Amino acid sequence: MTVWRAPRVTGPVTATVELPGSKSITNRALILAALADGPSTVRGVLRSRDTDLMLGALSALGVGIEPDTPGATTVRITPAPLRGADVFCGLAGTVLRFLPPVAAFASGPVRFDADEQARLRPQSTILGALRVLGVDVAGDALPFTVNGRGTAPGGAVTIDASASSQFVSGLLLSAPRFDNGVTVHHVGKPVPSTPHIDMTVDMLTTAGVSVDASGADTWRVAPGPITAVDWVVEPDLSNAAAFLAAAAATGGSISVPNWPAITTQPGAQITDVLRDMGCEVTSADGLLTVTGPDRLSPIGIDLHDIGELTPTIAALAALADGTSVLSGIAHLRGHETDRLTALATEINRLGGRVTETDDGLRIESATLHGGRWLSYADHRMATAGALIGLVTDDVDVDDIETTAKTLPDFPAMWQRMIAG
Ligand SMILES: O=C(O)C1=C[C@@H](OP(=O)(O)O)[C@@H](O)[C@H](O)C1
Ligand SMILES: C=C(OP(=O)(O)O)C(=O)O
Repeated sequence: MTVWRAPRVTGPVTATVELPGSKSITNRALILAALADGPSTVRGVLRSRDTDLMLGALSALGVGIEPDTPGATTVRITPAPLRGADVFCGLAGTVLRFLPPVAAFASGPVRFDADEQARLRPQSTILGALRVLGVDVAGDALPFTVNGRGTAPGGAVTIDASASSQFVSGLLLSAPRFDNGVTVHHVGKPVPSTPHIDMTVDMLTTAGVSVDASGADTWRVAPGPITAVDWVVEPDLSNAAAFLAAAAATGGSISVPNWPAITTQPGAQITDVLRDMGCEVTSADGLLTVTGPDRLSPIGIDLHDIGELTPTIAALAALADGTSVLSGIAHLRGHETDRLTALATEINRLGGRVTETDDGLRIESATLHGGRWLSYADHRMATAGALIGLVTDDVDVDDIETTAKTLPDFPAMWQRMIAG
Protein backbone atom coordinates (compact mmCIF):
# COMPACT_ATOMS: atom_id res chain seq x y z
CA MET A 1 0.00 0.00 0.00
CA THR A 2 1.50 3.28 -1.11
CA VAL A 3 1.17 6.42 0.96
CA TRP A 4 0.82 9.20 -1.59
CA ARG A 5 1.65 12.81 -0.79
CA ALA A 6 -1.22 14.64 -2.47
CA PRO A 7 0.17 17.20 -4.90
CA ARG A 8 -0.46 20.72 -3.57
CA VAL A 9 -1.10 23.78 -5.71
CA THR A 10 -1.21 27.43 -4.70
CA GLY A 11 -2.98 28.78 -7.79
CA PRO A 12 -5.85 27.85 -10.09
CA VAL A 13 -5.68 24.50 -11.88
CA THR A 14 -6.58 24.70 -15.56
CA ALA A 15 -6.65 21.63 -17.80
CA THR A 16 -8.63 19.42 -20.13
CA VAL A 17 -9.14 15.93 -18.73
CA GLU A 18 -10.35 13.03 -20.84
CA LEU A 19 -12.10 10.33 -18.82
CA PRO A 20 -12.25 6.61 -19.61
CA GLY A 21 -15.54 4.73 -19.84
CA SER A 22 -18.28 4.56 -17.22
CA LYS A 23 -18.06 1.66 -14.79
CA SER A 24 -21.83 1.37 -14.58
CA ILE A 25 -22.41 1.38 -18.34
CA THR A 26 -19.45 -0.95 -19.00
CA ASN A 27 -20.63 -3.63 -16.58
CA ARG A 28 -24.23 -3.45 -17.84
CA ALA A 29 -23.10 -3.61 -21.50
CA LEU A 30 -20.90 -6.63 -20.76
CA ILE A 31 -23.77 -8.53 -19.12
CA LEU A 32 -26.27 -7.68 -21.85
CA ALA A 33 -23.70 -8.64 -24.52
CA ALA A 34 -23.00 -11.95 -22.75
CA LEU A 35 -26.72 -12.83 -22.64
CA ALA A 36 -27.50 -11.54 -26.16
CA ASP A 37 -28.73 -13.46 -29.19
CA GLY A 38 -25.42 -13.01 -31.04
CA PRO A 39 -21.92 -11.55 -30.83
CA SER A 40 -21.44 -7.84 -30.26
CA THR A 41 -18.71 -5.28 -29.79
CA VAL A 42 -18.37 -3.00 -26.78
CA ARG A 43 -16.28 0.13 -27.36
CA GLY A 44 -14.93 2.51 -24.72
CA VAL A 45 -14.82 -0.28 -22.12
CA LEU A 46 -13.48 0.93 -18.77
CA ARG A 47 -10.48 -1.18 -17.75
CA SER A 48 -10.33 -1.12 -13.98
CA ARG A 49 -10.59 -3.58 -11.13
CA ASP A 50 -14.44 -3.63 -11.13
CA THR A 51 -14.76 -4.08 -14.88
CA ASP A 52 -11.89 -6.55 -15.18
CA LEU A 53 -13.58 -8.65 -12.48
CA MET A 54 -16.74 -8.62 -14.58
CA LEU A 55 -14.83 -9.62 -17.73
CA GLY A 56 -12.99 -12.36 -15.80
CA ALA A 57 -16.22 -13.74 -14.36
CA LEU A 58 -18.01 -13.81 -17.71
CA SER A 59 -15.03 -15.51 -19.29
CA ALA A 60 -14.98 -18.14 -16.51
CA LEU A 61 -18.69 -18.73 -17.19
CA GLY A 62 -17.80 -19.55 -20.82
CA VAL A 63 -18.52 -16.26 -22.60
CA GLY A 64 -16.11 -15.48 -25.46
CA ILE A 65 -14.13 -12.26 -24.92
CA GLU A 66 -11.67 -11.06 -27.54
CA PRO A 67 -9.04 -9.87 -27.28
CA ASP A 68 -8.33 -11.08 -23.75
CA THR A 69 -5.44 -8.62 -23.58
CA PRO A 70 -5.40 -6.58 -20.37
CA GLY A 71 -6.36 -3.00 -21.05
CA ALA A 72 -8.20 -3.55 -24.36
CA THR A 73 -11.00 -0.98 -24.53
CA THR A 74 -12.79 -2.51 -27.51
CA VAL A 75 -13.92 -6.08 -26.89
CA ARG A 76 -15.89 -8.56 -28.93
CA ILE A 77 -18.29 -10.55 -26.77
CA THR A 78 -19.56 -13.89 -28.03
CA PRO A 79 -22.35 -15.45 -25.98
CA ALA A 80 -22.07 -19.20 -25.28
CA PRO A 81 -23.84 -21.74 -23.09
CA LEU A 82 -22.85 -20.78 -19.54
CA ARG A 83 -21.00 -23.29 -17.35
CA GLY A 84 -20.33 -23.58 -13.62
CA ALA A 85 -17.40 -21.46 -12.39
CA ASP A 86 -15.74 -19.67 -9.50
CA VAL A 87 -16.52 -15.96 -9.53
CA PHE A 88 -14.51 -13.43 -7.55
CA CYS A 89 -16.29 -10.12 -7.02
CA GLY A 90 -13.60 -8.02 -5.30
CA LEU A 91 -15.45 -5.09 -3.74
CA ALA A 92 -17.55 -4.40 -6.83
CA GLY A 93 -21.24 -3.87 -6.10
CA THR A 94 -22.06 -4.34 -9.77
CA VAL A 95 -20.41 -7.78 -9.85
CA LEU A 96 -21.88 -8.79 -6.47
CA ARG A 97 -25.43 -7.87 -7.47
CA PHE A 98 -25.54 -8.28 -11.28
CA LEU A 99 -23.92 -11.71 -11.68
CA PRO A 100 -25.86 -14.01 -9.31
CA PRO A 101 -28.97 -13.78 -11.55
CA VAL A 102 -26.80 -14.56 -14.61
CA ALA A 103 -25.44 -17.61 -12.78
CA ALA A 104 -28.96 -19.08 -12.66
CA PHE A 105 -28.49 -19.85 -16.39
CA ALA A 106 -25.21 -21.74 -16.00
CA SER A 107 -25.21 -25.52 -16.32
CA GLY A 108 -23.64 -26.05 -12.90
CA PRO A 109 -22.67 -24.45 -9.60
CA VAL A 110 -21.31 -20.91 -9.65
CA ARG A 111 -19.40 -20.18 -6.46
CA PHE A 112 -19.15 -16.52 -5.46
CA ASP A 113 -16.57 -14.98 -3.17
CA ALA A 114 -15.19 -11.48 -2.72
CA ASP A 115 -12.92 -9.23 -0.67
CA GLU A 116 -13.24 -9.52 3.11
CA GLN A 117 -14.66 -5.98 3.19
CA ALA A 118 -17.42 -6.98 0.73
CA ARG A 119 -18.89 -9.22 3.44
CA LEU A 120 -20.16 -6.02 5.09
CA ARG A 121 -22.12 -4.97 2.00
CA PRO A 122 -25.84 -5.84 1.81
CA GLN A 123 -26.25 -8.99 -0.31
CA SER A 124 -29.00 -11.27 1.00
CA THR A 125 -31.83 -9.36 -0.76
CA ILE A 126 -30.79 -10.51 -4.21
CA LEU A 127 -30.21 -14.10 -3.08
CA GLY A 128 -33.64 -14.26 -1.43
CA ALA A 129 -35.21 -12.81 -4.58
CA LEU A 130 -33.54 -15.44 -6.75
CA ARG A 131 -34.99 -18.22 -4.56
CA VAL A 132 -38.48 -16.75 -5.01
CA LEU A 133 -37.83 -16.78 -8.79
CA GLY A 134 -37.08 -20.50 -8.63
CA VAL A 135 -33.28 -20.44 -8.50
CA ASP A 136 -31.34 -22.80 -6.21
CA VAL A 137 -29.05 -20.65 -4.04
CA ALA A 138 -26.92 -22.04 -1.20
CA GLY A 139 -26.09 -19.42 1.41
CA ASP A 140 -27.36 -15.97 2.33
CA ALA A 141 -24.05 -14.16 2.49
CA LEU A 142 -20.57 -14.39 0.99
CA PRO A 143 -19.34 -16.94 0.07
CA PHE A 144 -22.47 -18.39 -1.59
CA THR A 145 -23.27 -20.67 -4.51
CA VAL A 146 -25.87 -20.32 -7.23
CA ASN A 147 -26.64 -23.79 -8.55
CA GLY A 148 -27.36 -22.96 -12.16
CA ARG A 149 -29.72 -25.25 -14.05
CA GLY A 150 -29.69 -23.54 -17.43
CA THR A 151 -33.22 -22.23 -17.03
CA ALA A 152 -35.31 -20.68 -14.25
CA PRO A 153 -39.05 -19.97 -13.95
CA GLY A 154 -38.98 -16.30 -12.84
CA GLY A 155 -42.24 -14.49 -12.10
CA ALA A 156 -43.00 -11.82 -9.52
CA VAL A 157 -40.86 -10.93 -6.53
CA THR A 158 -41.20 -8.27 -3.82
CA ILE A 159 -37.97 -6.94 -2.31
CA ASP A 160 -36.82 -4.11 -0.07
CA ALA A 161 -34.25 -2.34 -2.27
CA SER A 162 -33.75 0.63 0.07
CA ALA A 163 -30.16 -0.48 0.75
CA SER A 164 -29.14 -0.49 -2.92
CA SER A 165 -30.62 0.15 -6.34
CA GLN A 166 -28.30 -2.59 -7.60
CA PHE A 167 -30.72 -5.26 -6.29
CA VAL A 168 -33.30 -4.01 -8.77
CA SER A 169 -30.81 -3.52 -11.62
CA GLY A 170 -29.29 -6.96 -11.08
CA LEU A 171 -32.66 -8.71 -11.31
CA LEU A 172 -33.76 -6.67 -14.34
CA LEU A 173 -30.60 -7.24 -16.40
CA SER A 174 -31.09 -11.02 -16.50
CA ALA A 175 -34.90 -10.88 -16.34
CA PRO A 176 -35.60 -11.55 -20.08
CA ARG A 177 -33.87 -14.94 -19.73
CA PHE A 178 -36.34 -16.22 -17.11
CA ASP A 179 -39.14 -18.40 -18.56
CA ASN A 180 -41.82 -15.97 -17.38
CA GLY A 181 -39.72 -12.81 -17.29
CA VAL A 182 -39.47 -11.03 -13.94
CA THR A 183 -41.58 -8.43 -12.16
CA VAL A 184 -39.77 -6.68 -9.32
CA HIS A 185 -41.82 -4.80 -6.76
CA HIS A 186 -40.12 -2.71 -4.09
CA VAL A 187 -41.55 -2.11 -0.61
CA GLY A 188 -39.76 -0.14 2.09
CA LYS A 189 -37.99 3.18 2.33
CA PRO A 190 -37.33 4.87 -1.05
CA VAL A 191 -34.87 3.15 -3.40
CA PRO A 192 -31.62 5.15 -3.71
CA SER A 193 -29.71 5.92 -6.90
CA THR A 194 -32.78 5.64 -9.14
CA PRO A 195 -30.94 7.12 -12.15
CA HIS A 196 -28.95 3.87 -12.12
CA ILE A 197 -32.22 1.93 -12.48
CA ASP A 198 -33.18 4.25 -15.35
CA MET A 199 -29.80 3.36 -16.91
CA THR A 200 -30.67 -0.35 -16.62
CA VAL A 201 -34.12 0.12 -18.13
CA ASP A 202 -32.72 2.31 -20.90
CA MET A 203 -30.05 -0.23 -21.87
CA LEU A 204 -32.49 -3.16 -21.75
CA THR A 205 -34.85 -1.21 -24.00
CA THR A 206 -32.01 -0.45 -26.42
CA ALA A 207 -31.40 -4.22 -26.54
CA GLY A 208 -34.99 -4.76 -27.66
CA VAL A 209 -36.30 -5.96 -24.29
CA SER A 210 -39.81 -4.97 -23.25
CA VAL A 211 -39.70 -3.23 -19.85
CA ASP A 212 -42.69 -1.66 -18.15
CA ALA A 213 -41.50 0.80 -15.50
CA SER A 214 -44.73 2.79 -15.37
CA GLY A 215 -45.98 1.44 -12.02
CA ALA A 216 -44.81 2.90 -8.70
CA ASP A 217 -41.75 0.98 -7.49
CA THR A 218 -42.52 -1.80 -9.96
CA TRP A 219 -40.56 -2.99 -12.97
CA ARG A 220 -41.93 -5.67 -15.30
CA VAL A 221 -39.61 -7.32 -17.84
CA ALA A 222 -41.07 -9.63 -20.48
CA PRO A 223 -39.27 -12.85 -21.37
CA GLY A 224 -37.55 -12.88 -24.74
CA PRO A 225 -34.29 -12.43 -26.58
CA ILE A 226 -31.76 -9.73 -25.76
CA THR A 227 -30.66 -8.25 -29.08
CA ALA A 228 -26.91 -8.04 -29.69
CA VAL A 229 -26.03 -4.33 -29.66
CA ASP A 230 -22.69 -2.72 -30.47
CA TRP A 231 -22.38 -0.60 -27.34
CA VAL A 232 -20.37 2.61 -27.08
CA VAL A 233 -19.63 3.40 -23.43
CA GLU A 234 -19.87 7.05 -22.31
CA PRO A 235 -17.05 8.58 -20.24
CA ASP A 236 -17.45 8.03 -16.49
CA LEU A 237 -19.09 11.20 -15.18
CA SER A 238 -18.78 10.22 -11.50
CA ASN A 239 -15.03 9.92 -11.97
CA ALA A 240 -15.11 13.21 -13.90
CA ALA A 241 -16.62 14.85 -10.83
CA ALA A 242 -13.37 14.62 -8.84
CA PHE A 243 -11.48 16.46 -11.59
CA LEU A 244 -14.18 19.11 -12.09
CA ALA A 245 -14.07 19.63 -8.34
CA ALA A 246 -10.40 20.58 -8.67
CA ALA A 247 -11.55 23.65 -10.62
CA ALA A 248 -14.06 24.42 -7.89
CA ALA A 249 -11.46 24.06 -5.13
CA THR A 250 -8.75 26.16 -6.78
CA GLY A 251 -10.73 28.78 -8.72
CA GLY A 252 -9.40 27.15 -11.86
CA SER A 253 -11.03 25.79 -14.97
CA ILE A 254 -11.38 22.11 -15.94
CA SER A 255 -12.84 20.88 -19.21
CA VAL A 256 -14.04 17.35 -19.94
CA PRO A 257 -14.52 16.33 -23.60
CA ASN A 258 -17.22 13.93 -24.86
CA TRP A 259 -19.66 14.96 -22.12
CA PRO A 260 -22.92 13.29 -23.24
CA ALA A 261 -25.78 15.68 -24.09
CA ILE A 262 -28.28 13.19 -22.73
CA THR A 263 -27.35 10.54 -20.19
CA THR A 264 -28.73 8.39 -17.41
CA GLN A 265 -25.45 8.68 -15.47
CA PRO A 266 -26.16 10.35 -12.13
CA GLY A 267 -22.65 11.80 -12.30
CA ALA A 268 -23.96 14.37 -14.78
CA GLN A 269 -25.72 16.05 -11.86
CA ILE A 270 -22.37 17.21 -10.47
CA THR A 271 -22.78 20.26 -12.72
CA ASP A 272 -25.88 21.43 -10.77
CA VAL A 273 -24.09 20.87 -7.47
CA LEU A 274 -21.04 22.83 -8.59
CA ARG A 275 -23.24 25.69 -9.86
CA ASP A 276 -24.95 25.83 -6.47
CA MET A 277 -21.53 26.08 -4.84
CA GLY A 278 -20.65 29.09 -6.99
CA CYS A 279 -19.01 27.58 -10.08
CA GLU A 280 -19.72 28.56 -13.65
CA VAL A 281 -20.56 25.64 -15.94
CA THR A 282 -20.54 25.93 -19.71
CA SER A 283 -20.85 23.42 -22.50
CA ALA A 284 -20.03 23.61 -26.20
CA ASP A 285 -19.77 20.77 -28.71
CA GLY A 286 -19.58 18.15 -26.00
CA LEU A 287 -16.84 20.00 -24.08
CA LEU A 288 -18.04 20.68 -20.55
CA THR A 289 -16.12 23.33 -18.62
CA VAL A 290 -16.33 24.16 -14.92
CA THR A 291 -14.75 27.36 -13.63
CA GLY A 292 -14.39 27.74 -9.89
CA PRO A 293 -15.28 30.82 -7.84
CA ASP A 294 -12.96 32.80 -5.52
CA ARG A 295 -14.77 31.34 -2.53
CA LEU A 296 -16.89 28.20 -2.52
CA SER A 297 -20.43 28.47 -1.15
CA PRO A 298 -21.75 25.81 1.22
CA ILE A 299 -24.60 23.60 0.05
CA GLY A 300 -27.68 21.95 1.51
CA ILE A 301 -28.63 19.01 -0.67
CA ASP A 302 -30.42 15.67 -0.69
CA LEU A 303 -28.05 13.24 -2.43
CA HIS A 304 -30.35 10.19 -2.33
CA ASP A 305 -30.32 9.84 -6.12
CA ILE A 306 -26.66 10.65 -6.61
CA GLY A 307 -25.02 9.15 -3.52
CA GLU A 308 -21.97 8.09 -5.53
CA LEU A 309 -20.97 11.78 -5.71
CA THR A 310 -20.96 12.24 -1.93
CA PRO A 311 -17.22 11.88 -1.21
CA THR A 312 -16.39 14.54 -3.83
CA ILE A 313 -19.13 16.89 -2.63
CA ALA A 314 -18.20 16.37 1.04
CA ALA A 315 -14.55 17.21 0.29
CA LEU A 316 -15.63 20.43 -1.43
CA ALA A 317 -18.03 21.25 1.40
CA ALA A 318 -15.10 20.95 3.83
CA LEU A 319 -13.36 23.68 1.80
CA ALA A 320 -16.45 25.94 1.51
CA ASP A 321 -17.28 29.07 3.49
CA GLY A 322 -20.12 28.05 5.80
CA THR A 323 -22.14 25.04 6.84
CA SER A 324 -23.21 22.38 4.35
CA VAL A 325 -25.79 19.69 5.06
CA LEU A 326 -25.77 16.53 2.92
CA SER A 327 -28.83 14.33 3.44
CA GLY A 328 -30.68 11.30 2.03
CA ILE A 329 -27.61 9.08 2.04
CA ALA A 330 -28.01 6.61 4.91
CA HIS A 331 -27.40 3.82 2.36
CA LEU A 332 -23.79 4.99 1.97
CA ARG A 333 -23.03 3.11 5.17
CA GLY A 334 -23.25 -0.03 2.96
CA HIS A 335 -21.03 1.21 0.13
CA GLU A 336 -17.33 0.26 -0.23
CA THR A 337 -17.02 1.34 3.40
CA ASP A 338 -19.33 3.25 5.75
CA ARG A 339 -18.77 6.45 3.78
CA LEU A 340 -20.48 8.71 6.32
CA THR A 341 -18.20 7.62 9.14
CA ALA A 342 -15.15 7.51 6.87
CA LEU A 343 -15.69 11.05 5.56
CA ALA A 344 -16.38 12.49 9.01
CA THR A 345 -13.34 10.74 10.50
CA GLU A 346 -10.89 11.73 7.79
CA ILE A 347 -12.01 15.35 7.36
CA ASN A 348 -11.98 15.79 11.15
CA ARG A 349 -8.51 14.24 11.39
CA LEU A 350 -7.33 17.18 9.25
CA GLY A 351 -9.00 19.72 11.54
CA GLY A 352 -12.46 19.73 9.93
CA ARG A 353 -15.78 20.04 11.72
CA VAL A 354 -18.02 17.27 10.43
CA THR A 355 -20.81 15.53 12.29
CA GLU A 356 -22.70 12.47 11.13
CA THR A 357 -26.47 12.65 11.06
CA ASP A 358 -28.86 9.71 10.67
CA ASP A 359 -28.90 10.12 6.92
CA GLY A 360 -25.93 12.26 6.05
CA LEU A 361 -23.29 14.76 7.10
CA ARG A 362 -23.18 18.28 8.51
CA ILE A 363 -19.98 19.96 7.42
CA GLU A 364 -18.90 23.28 8.96
CA SER A 365 -16.10 25.43 7.66
CA ALA A 366 -12.73 25.03 9.32
CA THR A 367 -9.10 25.63 8.46
CA LEU A 368 -7.69 22.27 7.48
CA HIS A 369 -4.14 21.07 8.14
CA GLY A 370 -2.00 18.24 6.81
CA GLY A 371 -2.00 14.67 8.03
CA ARG A 372 -2.78 11.11 7.04
CA TRP A 373 -5.98 10.49 5.03
CA LEU A 374 -7.18 6.87 5.18
CA SER A 375 -8.93 5.42 2.13
CA TYR A 376 -10.66 2.31 3.58
CA ALA A 377 -10.25 0.49 0.22
CA ASP A 378 -12.68 3.06 -1.19
CA HIS A 379 -11.66 4.64 -4.49
CA ARG A 380 -13.83 7.69 -3.89
CA MET A 381 -12.39 8.23 -0.38
CA ALA A 382 -8.92 8.26 -1.98
CA THR A 383 -9.90 10.84 -4.61
CA ALA A 384 -11.63 12.97 -1.94
CA GLY A 385 -8.32 13.00 -0.02
CA ALA A 386 -6.48 14.08 -3.18
CA LEU A 387 -8.93 16.94 -3.61
CA ILE A 388 -8.46 18.25 -0.07
CA GLY A 389 -4.69 17.77 -0.43
CA LEU A 390 -4.72 19.91 -3.56
CA VAL A 391 -5.31 23.00 -1.41
CA THR A 392 -4.01 21.81 1.99
CA ASP A 393 -0.33 21.33 2.86
CA ASP A 394 1.04 17.86 3.55
CA VAL A 395 -1.94 15.55 3.07
CA ASP A 396 -0.81 11.92 2.74
CA VAL A 397 -3.40 9.67 1.11
CA ASP A 398 -3.08 6.10 2.27
CA ASP A 399 -3.52 3.30 -0.33
CA ILE A 400 -3.87 5.51 -3.41
CA GLU A 401 -3.84 2.29 -5.50
CA THR A 402 -7.40 1.67 -4.38
CA THR A 403 -8.47 4.19 -7.06
CA ALA A 404 -7.87 1.26 -9.46
CA LYS A 405 -11.37 0.08 -8.52
CA THR A 406 -12.68 2.39 -11.23
CA LEU A 407 -9.74 4.54 -12.41
CA PRO A 408 -6.32 2.82 -12.34
CA ASP A 409 -4.56 5.81 -13.87
CA PHE A 410 -5.82 8.28 -11.26
CA PRO A 411 -2.48 9.45 -9.72
CA ALA A 412 -0.95 10.10 -13.17
CA MET A 413 -4.12 11.76 -14.46
CA TRP A 414 -4.22 14.01 -11.40
CA GLN A 415 -0.57 15.00 -11.97
CA ARG A 416 -1.24 15.70 -15.65
CA MET A 417 -4.24 17.84 -14.69
CA ILE A 418 -2.05 19.90 -12.36
CA ALA A 419 0.64 20.26 -15.02
CA GLY A 420 -2.15 21.69 -17.23
O1 LIG B 1 -25.92 0.30 -10.66
C1 LIG B 1 -24.85 0.90 -10.57
O2 LIG B 1 -24.01 0.89 -11.50
C2 LIG B 1 -24.56 1.66 -9.33
C3 LIG B 1 -25.58 1.96 -8.47
C4 LIG B 1 -25.37 2.74 -7.23
O3 LIG B 1 -25.41 1.83 -6.15
P1 LIG B 1 -26.36 2.03 -4.83
O4 LIG B 1 -27.77 2.02 -5.29
O5 LIG B 1 -26.00 0.86 -3.99
O6 LIG B 1 -25.97 3.36 -4.25
C5 LIG B 1 -24.05 3.49 -7.24
O7 LIG B 1 -23.78 4.05 -5.99
C6 LIG B 1 -22.93 2.55 -7.68
O8 LIG B 1 -21.70 3.22 -7.68
C7 LIG B 1 -23.17 2.08 -9.10
C1 LIG C 1 -20.83 2.64 -4.61
C2 LIG C 1 -19.91 2.48 -5.57
O1 LIG C 1 -19.53 1.31 -6.14
P1 LIG C 1 -20.19 -0.15 -6.28
O2 LIG C 1 -20.47 -0.31 -7.75
O3 LIG C 1 -19.14 -1.09 -5.80
O4 LIG C 1 -21.44 -0.17 -5.45
C3 LIG C 1 -19.18 3.65 -6.13
O5 LIG C 1 -18.47 3.45 -7.15
O6 LIG C 1 -19.28 4.77 -5.60
